[in-house]
Amino acid sequence: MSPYESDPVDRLVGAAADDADQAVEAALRPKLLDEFIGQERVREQLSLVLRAARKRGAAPDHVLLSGPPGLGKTTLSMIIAAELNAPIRITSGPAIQHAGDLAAILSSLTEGEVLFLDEIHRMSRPAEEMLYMAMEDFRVDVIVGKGPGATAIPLELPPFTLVGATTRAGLLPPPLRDRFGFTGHMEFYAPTELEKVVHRSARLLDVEIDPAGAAEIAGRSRGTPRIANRLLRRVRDYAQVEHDGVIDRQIAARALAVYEVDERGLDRLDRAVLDALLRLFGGGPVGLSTLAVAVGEEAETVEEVAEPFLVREGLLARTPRGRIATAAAWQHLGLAQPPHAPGGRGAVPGQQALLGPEPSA
Ligand SMILES: Nc1ncnc2c1ncn2[C@@H]1O[C@H](COP(=O)(O)OP(=O)(O)OP(=O)(O)O)[C@@H](O)[C@H]1O
Repeated sequence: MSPYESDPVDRLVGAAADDADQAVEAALRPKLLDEFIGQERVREQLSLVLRAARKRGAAPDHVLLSGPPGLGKTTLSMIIAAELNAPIRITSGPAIQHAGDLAAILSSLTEGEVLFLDEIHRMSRPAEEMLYMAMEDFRVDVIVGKGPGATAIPLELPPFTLVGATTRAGLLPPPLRDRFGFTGHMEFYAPTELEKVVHRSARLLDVEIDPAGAAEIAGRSRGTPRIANRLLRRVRDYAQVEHDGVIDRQIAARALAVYEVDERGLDRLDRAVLDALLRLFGGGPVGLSTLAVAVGEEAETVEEVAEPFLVREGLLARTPRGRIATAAAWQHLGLAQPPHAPGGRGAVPGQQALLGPEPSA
């Protein structure tokens, strides 16, 4: 399972959408490519694909969008449809367990329609095989009957554009991957891009925020617009209840301290893991299960929920000998790094090799 998929939805800094997100996300989604912030390369490439298709008056190639949740894959699929002036049908891999489910959707598509298939890597095998033919020849074979008497009835489909989204492009079977004419890899957003997202959402939510307030929220959003929007809504609550509704740096920092999201976007669990690793185990190396017991969590929770972001931030490293903290981790928790801790001045030779390059932060 992908670490992203195990992110609990009730986590303020989790990237998966919860019900409250879904309720507001429709209103916050950029509608056209020009309004979409960041992801320069994907935007530029996609713009070319769409302009060329419009010029030819034909459906564009199928598009695959890969990357972690909350970065805008669904939003981009809707933008593709809007830019093509085409209707969009939205479904997901787990919702298509039988080839018949997919046949029903495909056969009801209209010409030029965009079919958005989220979590495409989680589709069943028979459905996947049906999709190959549909993507390539705009045709499916519908099997009628069972056993030796079963017959395949070919069904012509109108040309359509499939937009597949996945958090795990590597899991897609090559025959499926190869049938996409364009693949866009979504990257985590830079803080300056997230500031723009926050300003834009604040405008749409009719919330007053100054640049420092937006920067404060952006810096804690883990490179993810969905998290930025969620934190903005929590900060808005705080600003309205405790203040005059206007968000500045101080209000944003105070609000997010109440929600235990620190200035780097770590939450209570992330900090507990780091804290135990540093204070109890001197920066490691320590085994995952020991670390998990120390923070009172399941090993899977530590490994799949807390660690991916700590590793990404260069605060923790997974090594064959166990988990170790980096110099940045000591710095982040405001603790002095003992000389013999991994990565410390007096560390045994070779320890730095285990850590990898020093994080720049
Ligand atoms: N580039 C962007 N500019 C502005 N807002 C964005 C951008 N990307 C995403 N968002 C906002 O972030 C939220 C989440 O985006 P979206 O649902 O498209 O992500 P996703 O990658 O499809 O996530 P999932 O994989 O969980 O479905 C939306 O509310 C959208 O408004």
